[in-house]
Amino acid sequence: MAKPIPSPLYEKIPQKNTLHRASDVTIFFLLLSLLAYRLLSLKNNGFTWLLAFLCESWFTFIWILNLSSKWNPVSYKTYPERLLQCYRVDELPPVDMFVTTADPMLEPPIITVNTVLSLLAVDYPANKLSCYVSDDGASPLTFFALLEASKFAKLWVPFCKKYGIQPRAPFRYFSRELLPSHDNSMEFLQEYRKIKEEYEELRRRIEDATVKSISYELSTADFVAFSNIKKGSHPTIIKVILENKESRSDGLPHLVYVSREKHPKHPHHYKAGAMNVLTRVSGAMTNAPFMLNVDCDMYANNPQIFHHSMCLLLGSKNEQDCGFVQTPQSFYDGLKDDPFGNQFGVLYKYVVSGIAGLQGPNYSGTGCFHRRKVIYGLWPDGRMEFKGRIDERLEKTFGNSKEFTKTAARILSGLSGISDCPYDLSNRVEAAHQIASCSYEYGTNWGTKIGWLYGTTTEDILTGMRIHARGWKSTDCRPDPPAFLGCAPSGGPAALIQQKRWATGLLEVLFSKNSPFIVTFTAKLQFRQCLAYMWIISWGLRPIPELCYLALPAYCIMAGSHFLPNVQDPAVLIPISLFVSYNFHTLLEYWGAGYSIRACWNNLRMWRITAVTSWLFGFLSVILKLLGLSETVFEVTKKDQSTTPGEGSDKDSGRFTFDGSLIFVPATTLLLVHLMALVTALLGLFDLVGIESRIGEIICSVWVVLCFSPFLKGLFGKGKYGIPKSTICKSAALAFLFLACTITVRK
Ligand SMILES: O=c1ccn([C@@H]2O[C@H](COP(=O)(O)OP(=O)(O)O[C@H]3O[C@H](CO)[C@@H](O)[C@H](O)[C@H]3O)[C@@H](O)[C@H]2O)c(=O)[nH]1
Ligand SMILES: [Mn+2]
Repeated sequence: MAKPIPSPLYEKIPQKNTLHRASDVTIFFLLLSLLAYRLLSLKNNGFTWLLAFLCESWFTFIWILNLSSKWNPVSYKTYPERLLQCYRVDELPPVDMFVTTADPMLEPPIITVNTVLSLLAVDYPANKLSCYVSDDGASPLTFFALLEASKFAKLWVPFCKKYGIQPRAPFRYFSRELLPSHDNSMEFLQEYRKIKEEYEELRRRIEDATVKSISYELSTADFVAFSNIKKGSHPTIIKVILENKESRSDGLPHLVYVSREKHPKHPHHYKAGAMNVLTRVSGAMTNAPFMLNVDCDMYANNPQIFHHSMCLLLGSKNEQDCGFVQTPQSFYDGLKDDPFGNQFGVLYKYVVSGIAGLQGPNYSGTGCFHRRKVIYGLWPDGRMEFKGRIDERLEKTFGNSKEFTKTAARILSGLSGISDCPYDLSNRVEAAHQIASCSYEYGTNWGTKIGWLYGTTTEDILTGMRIHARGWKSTDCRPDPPAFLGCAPSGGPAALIQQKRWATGLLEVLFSKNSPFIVTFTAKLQFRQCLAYMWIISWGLRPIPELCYLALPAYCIMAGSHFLPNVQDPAVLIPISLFVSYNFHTLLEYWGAGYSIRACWNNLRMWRITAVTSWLFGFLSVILKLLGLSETVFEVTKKDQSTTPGEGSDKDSGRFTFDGSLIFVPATTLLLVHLMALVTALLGLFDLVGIESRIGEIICSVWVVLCFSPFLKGLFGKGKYGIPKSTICKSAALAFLFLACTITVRK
């Protein structure tokens, strides 16, 4: 038994945010005044006034969501050293670790290998850990890479533990100069050099295999399962790569490769499907009470992270307070000044900390420790997702594998592990095969009530929300150094496609029976948590009002109307102060989070760009789905392979890049429309009333052009830095159509 807890393993600390609250509230009142002013003067103004009013009402609604989400921020402080005063090492609970990868081209195996190595080497008893890698690409290359990595791990893990190496992803560790303060004894240096060479060798072998694929023979016993594999149609492959047979705490964790069965006739539900297979396979093989999942690029950067999260999972007085522990998504080698606005530092500092003060942070798909029973659909009060006797219902809920349901029953009754201990992992592979088959889930509750939920490309938001809806809370864990680090997409296309998928997935949640408002009424999602989810989900709805509002100034200039009060009207002070205070407020936030002014500007700009590219296309693809015209797909984000020092830091890496995708058309059109409007205004082409009366609209138009400056540069750029001619032609045609419409209205 664990010793009584002498002092708490963690503290929940409310954060002071008076200044931010004040500025949030000021903006809120300015928004309300603007709306009131518009309403009062609606009669005397035309269509543009009404449109502006509608858009601003939406922005106010979003602001309320934002205000509520950020109002009560908290942080958690964990005390890992106390954990070991309360628990003996052999009393620490086991954890099953999941890594997902889907495509060896977009996700180079060396990246996955580094993530796996970092997990195998964490500071936690090795006999309590098992690492399961799901390979949705069924790639012999990925398997080869893992096999080679497992040999290297035998050197790497003891080396890391002996010298307290950080971080434990070799590509990161070896990309730095040796710290002078480090133990630089002869013995260390010798080992260091040897292991560095070994890592280089590993990297070379994987690279060679990538280009030549002769490093492994598909006819050999290890690889024969991969011969005749067709993408999207193949049987299950499960291989135990490492097994800690003697259950030694200083050995290596188990390492298991899983490629689930795929068949074109059976939907595989992308990452959610992969996670459910991992849940079941690990359930049948090791059945740890806790599960960690990371994306293939998210290596463990803080070797103590398991201790930190155990402080939260084991230290909460009431289990209900911690259904899962979420660490922030942080990135390594972030581009200077966050040119693509996807490092999310500010989002985590203010919004996620705020949500942490409500029911807890949302599950963000990676870097998360779940209680297994929570994933199995248990409610905090012990209720199940099904009624009736457990043994009768287990099969209906979890499927017809005896081996698996036995272990699920243990979890639901508060036990863990598998009953026949000690066990031989290899003996359980057969059972694991059955539960990784593509027909296993039919007629069960996987993906609908238990496990990772289906029907959206943001399975993380949906799955996390359902957990909150059962009344569980979650906790936020931000140790120093950061727990996990991954790679953020760089380049226009990759960054925009990722955001498009998010917008699509979020709207799929909104339009499903699991919409936050519905689960607030039907289940235990707290009202303000629901507002927080709505704040996130609103990303998918924003393109419409944003696009209208962004087009308004240009329309007004060309159509000879206006959407802002006249400069002589004192009411013009309302939009001016709103504009100034909003930008000042944003600056304050970025400054507070340690970002530069440039990064703040880049983010402001990217929000506009994302709205009329990614989110707009996400919105359209969900409309098509609702009309039954197409299905949504999970497009995997390309991970950059800068696994050697120096690479990836090329001087153009922050520049916006383009390709022939339609996603660039609306933003290019918008830019062209504004350029036309500014030209007409400057030349006084259509103007009957003179430029002064529309100075507000003109300033707004210039602002929009500035926001879209990456596209302005793209009009003149070459190669991948230029917008393709075909895109420019399409956009120009649309822009002229817009012009024609405004002129017709004018007449
Ligand atoms: O069919 C698939 C598609 C994807 N993946 C894996 O899913 C993970 C996330 O994919 P990625 O392309 O990196 O997407 P991101 O947009 O970077 O992922 C974020 O957004 C996703 C959806 O919201 C979450 O699942 C992720 O955890 C979160 O990091 C990767 O490990 C993939 O290998 C699969 O296993 N099978
Ligand atoms: Mn990713």
